[in-house]
Amino acid sequence: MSEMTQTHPEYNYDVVRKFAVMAVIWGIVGMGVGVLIAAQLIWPALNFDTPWLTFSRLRPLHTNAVIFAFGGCALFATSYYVVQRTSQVRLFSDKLANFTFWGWQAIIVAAAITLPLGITASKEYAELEWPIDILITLVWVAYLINFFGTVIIRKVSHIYVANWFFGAFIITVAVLHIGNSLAVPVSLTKSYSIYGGAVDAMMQWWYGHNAVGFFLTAGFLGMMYYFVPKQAGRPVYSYRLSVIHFWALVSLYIWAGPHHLHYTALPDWTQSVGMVMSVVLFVPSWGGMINGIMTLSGAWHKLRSDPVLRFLIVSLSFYGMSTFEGPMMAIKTVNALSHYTDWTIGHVHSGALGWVAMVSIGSLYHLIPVLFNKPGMYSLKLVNVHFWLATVGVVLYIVAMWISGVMQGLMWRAVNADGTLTYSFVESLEASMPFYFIRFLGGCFVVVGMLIMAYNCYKTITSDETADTKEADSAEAQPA
Ligand code: HEM
Ligand code: HEM
Ligand SMILES: [Cu+2]
Repeated sequence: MSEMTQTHPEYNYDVVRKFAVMAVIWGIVGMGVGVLIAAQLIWPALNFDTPWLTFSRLRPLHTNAVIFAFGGCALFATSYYVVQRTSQVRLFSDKLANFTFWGWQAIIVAAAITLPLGITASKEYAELEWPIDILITLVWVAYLINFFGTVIIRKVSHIYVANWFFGAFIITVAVLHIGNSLAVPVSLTKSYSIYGGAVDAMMQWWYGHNAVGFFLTAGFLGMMYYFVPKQAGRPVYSYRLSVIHFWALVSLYIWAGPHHLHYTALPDWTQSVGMVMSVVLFVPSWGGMINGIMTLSGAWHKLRSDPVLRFLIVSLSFYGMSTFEGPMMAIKTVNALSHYTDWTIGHVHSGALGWVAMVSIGSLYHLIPVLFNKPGMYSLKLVNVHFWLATVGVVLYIVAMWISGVMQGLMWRAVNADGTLTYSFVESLEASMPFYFIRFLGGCFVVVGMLIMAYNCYKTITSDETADTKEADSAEAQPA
């Protein structure tokens, strides 16, 4: 299908614009709270003796804000954009699109109010109480109908691979959310899970791990499969590999959840299944990463001049790093050391900051000028400054956590000849402090980068220049 002979249908860019702008704003808020809780771990007085500013309440606010507000808005924006462009058709329903936008923002605001108040279902990454859970379900079903409705009415015969990943992400998150959130309400703000004991724990980590696999991975792989080829001006390295990547990833992720519950009351065999499936998961993860990075073959020189492409490619290296580290940490003997330590936190952020945030930022830098009909970002130099701030920030964060994590693990298990513990817990905490400071510093780098991004986006959106749409379109390489 040729771009040049095809006249574009009127795409719904309005909803994409709104989600894209909110992704930047929620990114600053969520990462800002990350820096605050990182600071609280060094200077506990920063909770100002106020219940709703304590670490325990702000931590879930951080995770919800970065994953669901920042990551969620980035996913909504890119999936709505990609599904229209690659299907050559306007979104199935503008009304549903608007409902998903306002509904999602309402959920975020409800989370930002209830979590600091201490209202929580106490399930990690699913803390929101049942009335908000119902709203999430409604918004998600509207999203599902709108996305697949658009795929169904598409004007091209094939379904581009990015849409497979976005589609799997949308369906699986619906199943996960409903399955894990089933609860008996006792009041407007309190409910109890219908599952009990070890079953509840297994449901929680079936959800938690697949929230990583589908919310934080599959959806962002959809982003990768569209924006990397687009920004590089090259076709995807291998479509065959992308199909294998897709089926292997979606069929393996589901089994790995028990690696979050090693050495617990969960039956031993389920822990072993989780461990083995996690190790196997390394293969499709790296297959996908290689497919993304190799898309640049023959165009490597573009990395030197294009900071947006650099965001995308470096995000893939962090993806590769975290999906090597994850399978390793899933091995029971390694997990015996890493679990409960900052090593887990380092792993989380090499995935979440290095992969999820950087691939989103790269995609948003590609999107913003297109959505607002501008020839490019206001300042590519500032994009470059952001790139370096983000990269240095993430590296400071994860290296600090690796060191403090392994140190904590070793200190906790060290025993004297007479069998007593060599170190008290407080000694290990004291030893962690310098690394908490380095993490805090890394976080500041990342947030300053985000503020620069916001300024750059503002200047781009409000500039008087407009792109000559026709020229911009015909210069675009595939995918459509
Ligand atoms: C400026 C950037 C960031 C900073 C300074 C930061 C800081 C923190 C801190 C201090 C914690 C608590 C660690 C602990 O309990 O010991 C945390 C947890 C977490 N953060 Fe971030 N964060 C940042 C960005 C992000 C982003 C962009 C994401 C996701 C897209 C993310 C996802 C998470 C998750 C999932 C946890 C919970 C980890 C766990 O329970 O193992 N963070 N973050
Ligand atoms: C092949 C891929 C991966 C495997 C096998 C894997 C495995 C693991 C393991 C074993 C843990 C530690 C569990 C524990 O000791 O409590 C963990 C924690 C975690 N991982 Fe991964 N990981 C993978 C990729 C990723 C990616 C790409 C991300 C983020 C985008 C991510 C996000 C997380 C989070 C948020 C946690 C902390 C959960 C919690 O305790 O709150 N993982 N992962
Ligand atoms: Cu997991």
